[in-house]
Amino acid sequence: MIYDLLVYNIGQLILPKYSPKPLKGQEMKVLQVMENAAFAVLDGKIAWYGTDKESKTMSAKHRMDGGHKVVSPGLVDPHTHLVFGGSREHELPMKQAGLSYLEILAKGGGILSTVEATKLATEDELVRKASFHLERMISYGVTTIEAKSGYGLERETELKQLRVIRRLQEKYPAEIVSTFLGPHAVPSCYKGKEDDFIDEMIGLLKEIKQEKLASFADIFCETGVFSLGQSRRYLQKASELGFGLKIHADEIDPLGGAELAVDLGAASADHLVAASDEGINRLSKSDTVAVLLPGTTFYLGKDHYAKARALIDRGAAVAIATDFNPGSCVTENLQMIMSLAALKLKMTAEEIWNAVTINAANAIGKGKEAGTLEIGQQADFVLWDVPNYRYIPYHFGVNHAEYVYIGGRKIWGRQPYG
Ligand SMILES: N=CN[C@@H](CCC(=O)O)C(=O)O
Ligand SMILES: [Zn+2]
Repeated sequence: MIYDLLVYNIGQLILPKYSPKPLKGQEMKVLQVMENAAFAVLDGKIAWYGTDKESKTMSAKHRMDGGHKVVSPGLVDPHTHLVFGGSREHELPMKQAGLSYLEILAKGGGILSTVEATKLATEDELVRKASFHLERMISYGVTTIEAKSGYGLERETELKQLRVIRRLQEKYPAEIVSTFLGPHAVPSCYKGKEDDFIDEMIGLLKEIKQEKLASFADIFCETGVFSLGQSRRYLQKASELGFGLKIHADEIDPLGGAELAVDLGAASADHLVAASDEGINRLSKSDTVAVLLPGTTFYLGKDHYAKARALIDRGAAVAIATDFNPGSCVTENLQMIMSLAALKLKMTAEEIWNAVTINAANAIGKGKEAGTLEIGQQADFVLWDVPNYRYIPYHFGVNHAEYVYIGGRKIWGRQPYG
């Protein structure tokens, strides 16, 4: 057998457990790490892995020295708002003056200001802008990404965002999972008529399904945005139409979004900073993934983070994500989020790696394809320039990726100095 690529002399090969269901509680504490390892790629897929010693007798068209460093599956970012117009640096002084996220939104800023900029941008402009951010995400080792609409709040701009996501999927080898987040904020003309707006968004779901423009439907269930009842009505309809479900739940106030996610069998409940004890217990007994976004808590300048320890210790499945967006978390760097998960969520290194690989994949319906390095799976992997897997959460704010491969092809590499 002559393989296409053999990667040898790997100090640590990270092999999260293959599981089409998310890893829960104690299972998250286990991470298989093979020391002195090697693996081979054929036709873009993982064809073999074993010890470095075994690899010496094997034949391959290309051989790559792992430099005794760390190799992991490509990371999965399961919550991003990748496509938007403009930026919101002008809101930073308002935040510094003490205005809260919801106060800025109520003044017509926040999400609503990005909605204006997204309406004004052409589809080509949005593709160019999102490409810039997507390439940066890939450079940080992310090979599977969820991307939401939600900066249109009306048919034309929502569909424009979803078409941009489709064009990105055609342009890049990274896997992009598309989510319709039409009910992301209440447009000013619908203030006091939120139910009518929900009806309009429900109307859009059918068209999006027919055009295959999104796999998931999502809603921002929050005080001053959409109520629990409105969220239930929208998500139930989305489920009937065959969408997977996601919910921005209990981010600021404990409205019961976590419980609703479990009731409806959602793939994920995201944020959960204010989730109630009951919400945590319900999630712990379910397969709904708690997608935690510590970068957002950090960027909003809050002291209280989602209760990752309670979730994991009571048996829930936890993933982490950037929540990349122009307002509440402006970073494409999932490695930085891994550090925040260690420092602020008190997650162990093993839990963190499971949270950015197999559990993140399961949060977006990709548990069979992404987040692991099983024989026969697409060879999406990262060579990390670090001495061991614990090093990445420890050394924060920089990019540790040396090479990023998708389907066995190098798509990003660090440029050497000079
Ligand atoms: N919380 C609601 N939506 C986004 C923020 C979007 C924005 O501020 O533009 C989030 O997940 O954090
Ligand atoms: Zn979000």
